[in-house]
Order: sequence, then C-alpha cells, then structure tokens
Amino acid sequence: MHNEQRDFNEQLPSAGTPSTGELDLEARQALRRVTGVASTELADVTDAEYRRLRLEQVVLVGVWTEGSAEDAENSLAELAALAETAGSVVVDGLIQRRSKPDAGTFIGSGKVREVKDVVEALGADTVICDGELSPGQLIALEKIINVKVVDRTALILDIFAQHAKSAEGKAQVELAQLQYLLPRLRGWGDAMSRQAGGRAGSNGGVGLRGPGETKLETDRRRIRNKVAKLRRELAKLTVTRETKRDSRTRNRVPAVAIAGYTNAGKSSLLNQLTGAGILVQDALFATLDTSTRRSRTAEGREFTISDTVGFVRHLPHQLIEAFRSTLEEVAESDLVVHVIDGANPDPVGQADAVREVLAEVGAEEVPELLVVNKLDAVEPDQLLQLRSDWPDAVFVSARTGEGIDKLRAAIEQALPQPDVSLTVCIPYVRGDLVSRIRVRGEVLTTDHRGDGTVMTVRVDAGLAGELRPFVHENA
Ligand SMILES: Nc1nc2c(ncn2[C@@H]2O[C@H](COP(=O)(O)OP(=O)(O)OP(=O)(O)O)[C@@H](O)[C@H]2O)c(=O)[nH]1
Ligand SMILES: [Mg+2]
Repeated sequence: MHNEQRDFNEQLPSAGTPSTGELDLEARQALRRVTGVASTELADVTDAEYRRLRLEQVVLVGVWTEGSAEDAENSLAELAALAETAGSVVVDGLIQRRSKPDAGTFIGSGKVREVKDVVEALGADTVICDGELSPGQLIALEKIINVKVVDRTALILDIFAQHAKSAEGKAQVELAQLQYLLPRLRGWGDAMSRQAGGRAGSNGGVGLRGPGETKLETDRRRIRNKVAKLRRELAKLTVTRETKRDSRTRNRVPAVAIAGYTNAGKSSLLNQLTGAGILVQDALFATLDTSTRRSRTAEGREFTISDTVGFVRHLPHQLIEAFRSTLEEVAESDLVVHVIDGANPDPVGQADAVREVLAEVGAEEVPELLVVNKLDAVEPDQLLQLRSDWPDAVFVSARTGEGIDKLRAAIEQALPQPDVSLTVCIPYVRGDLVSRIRVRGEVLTTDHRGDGTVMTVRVDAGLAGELRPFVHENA
C-alpha cells in the first residue's frame, strides 16, 4: 500500500513549491509522466492514478447487451480505432453476450479467465474494456488478469490529452482527467480507517492536516485544489470567448457551426468551403480546438463558419462538462452543419449519438443542415438507403469536391435572411455604411444624387436600426 501511494505522490508537485505558470505546466506533465509502468507487474499498476496510458499490445473486451451482433462488432471496431489513435496495437478483441455487465468484473468471471489466457498467450500488456467501469471492477479485473486494465473513458481522455493544443483545450482535458481520477484513487479501505482514527483521536486539533492524515487524503485534497484552480482559469477564458462572441452578435454576422461524429470529415469540409488549411487526419479527435473562418455568400453577405471537436458514442461526461463552453458555441450558432460519414457502417447510429450530445449542450433548437460526406466512398446500396433515410440531406465528398457547391448554396439558404426592406440616402462621407450594407444585406437599386447615394436595400433588423437616421422619406 505504501509503495503504491508513494508512486502517485511523486507525480504531483510538492505542496510547498511556489505557484507559477511554469509549475502548472510542470504539474500537468508530471501527472502524465509514465513512471514505473514500463513493466506490467501488478505492484506498479494497481494504484489507479491517472497515468498516461502506455498501451502497446492491447486486448479489447466488450459486453454485448442489446442490439444486433453487428452493432456489438461496430462498437468494438470503434474501440479498436480509438486504441490505435492512442498509439497501441490491438492484438485481439473479445465480446461477451450478457444481459448486463457483471457488477464485479464487467464480463462474467469465467470469461475473465479466458481473457487472462488470451493475454498470456499473446503477450499483451493491457486490456481495454468497452465501457465506463467502476474502480472496483477495474481492480478486480487487474487482480485476476494481472495486466493493466483500463476503460473506454480513460482511453478517450488519453487521446484528448495527446491532442490538446491550446491553453484552453489543455486545461479542459486536464480538468476532465482529474475528475475521472478523483473517485479512482485507490486504497479506500485501510486508508479510510486510518484516517478515521486520526481525525477522531488526538490528531484533530490545530494541525488537522498533520501526520494523521493519509497520503490518499493529501492526494485527494491536492487534486481538488487543482480542479478548483482549473475551473477558475477556464472561467476567465470563457469570459474572453463571450466578449468575442458578443461583438460578433452585435455585428450580427451569422455563425455556422460544423458538428458531427469524430472522423466524419468536418475539418476537410471546412477546408473545402474556405481553404482554411486545418489539420485533417485519419485519426479520431484530430481536432480539439474550434477554429473559425469568415466566409461570404454569393451575394457577398458575410458569415462565420467554425470547425468543432468531434463526438463519439458514450463521450465521457467529464469531457462534455469540461468542454461545455466550447460546445455552447454550437448552441449559439445560427446553423449547425451536421456532417455524417456516409461510408461508416453505422451512419444512423453515429448521427443519433451526435444529436444526443447536441441536445445535452442545448443545441437541439438550432436549425440543422444534414450533410452526408465521403460520397466517393459510399457503397451504392448504402447510398440508396441513406438517400431514403435523409431525403433532405446534402450529399458531398470533401475529398473530390463533389456536391460542395450545392452545400454552399444550402448553407446560404439556411442562414438568417435579411428581411427588412428600406430605402436610404447615405451621405458620401459614410462609405463605411455602404460597405456594411453590401456585406450584411442586399442592395437592390442604387442612385447617386447630390446629397448622397440613394439605395433600396434589404438588411437584418440590427443594421436596419443603424440605418434609421438615413431612411429616405420621399422614396
Ligand atoms: N474518402 C473520403 N475520405 C474523406 C472525405 N472527407 C474526409 N475524409 C477522410 O476522413 C478522415 C477524417 O477527416 P477529418 O476532416 O480530419 O475529419 P474530422 O471530422 O475533422 O475528424 P476529427 O477532427 O478527428 O473529429 C481523413 O482521413 C480524411 O482524409 C471524403 O469525402 N471522402
Ligand atoms: Mg477535425
């Protein structure tokens, strides 16, 4: 027990070190450093501090509780893609059919022995379970199988940690990791009883945090402090983001958000639409930071279009929570372009998963434009099926560019339309207003006169308000 605790403690900054930005970085890296997990000896792996998962040869284990065999296989195939994205080699995958996961060991105890045999035969060093397991289940499995056991949630958190780039993204991921970690710090049993002795006894005085306190309690307290600090940092970043968004709202530039399942081709589409040059990868969660580009409709009206983090089935709730401010941007956009990978075996299931997350962040009211992507790679039968499932969807290939013009037109159509018609006389010194009208609205007629330009225009309500002083009385 002592050894296990010591390991974890070494990975946190010591309490007395001055708090600087540098330390934060150090703390973050320290938390993820791999210490003592090179071997798969149980002694090294049973304390469940959040380690950077060093997954090499992995065996996947799933429980098939509902749906068809195909659904279960798709789910495991997705887990395999996640594991590969995290940098591991999948050596085997096993699914057990059960009415529900076993409370103690996730899969049935008989099956655990089989997994152990497979792990030994293949020389695997990690087992990844397709679900979110309780700390107890993870411990029980590790005890029997004798290698590291992690769950889907930890795997996704790890990929996010590897891919986070911006300060905000990193802070969001770290917050999610720590919240995942908190209930998983081990050693409850005897730690708590020692603790109780300390508290209730002579040690409960001034130095409450004295020698009677267990390592575990210290670790927990440090993590809680860190969580509070991250929350404060993120709150500040959220304010900045909101200020930006407010100024955009004031200017009433319509906002389009590209959302969808991970690897659906969201970044590829944004690149096609705007030449944005965003990283495209055949990897899950390649994009974690939203990037926004400006674009114009055929008539020259301006709008913004943003790429967002992809979704996945059973997206860890810690991540949804941590990425809430990012995801809320989707909720506040004027249009969600929901990109679907038409070549995936289960596009409908993926679309449902995306809509679930959208609803959870309050984006279900935003008009949705369905886009089926990867048209170049969809099998003819599946294409027929998709066209009948989603008759209103736009079918495109971000790779070949097919359908992109149609998509652009559909986006323009779905944007809020300028719907206030006015005749205005703009003095020649207010060229700025004329260009704003061109950017945000439509100019129907123009007539240059002595006192200025007389125009009949169609604009949004906000701009109409600004133009009120220039409304031409005897038009
Ligand atoms: N065949 C085909 N492949 C495509 C198409 N669009 C994108 N891809 C591929 O799909 C993979 C994922 O593309 P991305 O644009 O990175 O997808 P994303 O939705 O941004 O993914 P994440 O950011 O990881 O969630 C890449 O390998 C792309 O080359 C397409 O129209 N056809
Ligand atoms: Mg992307």
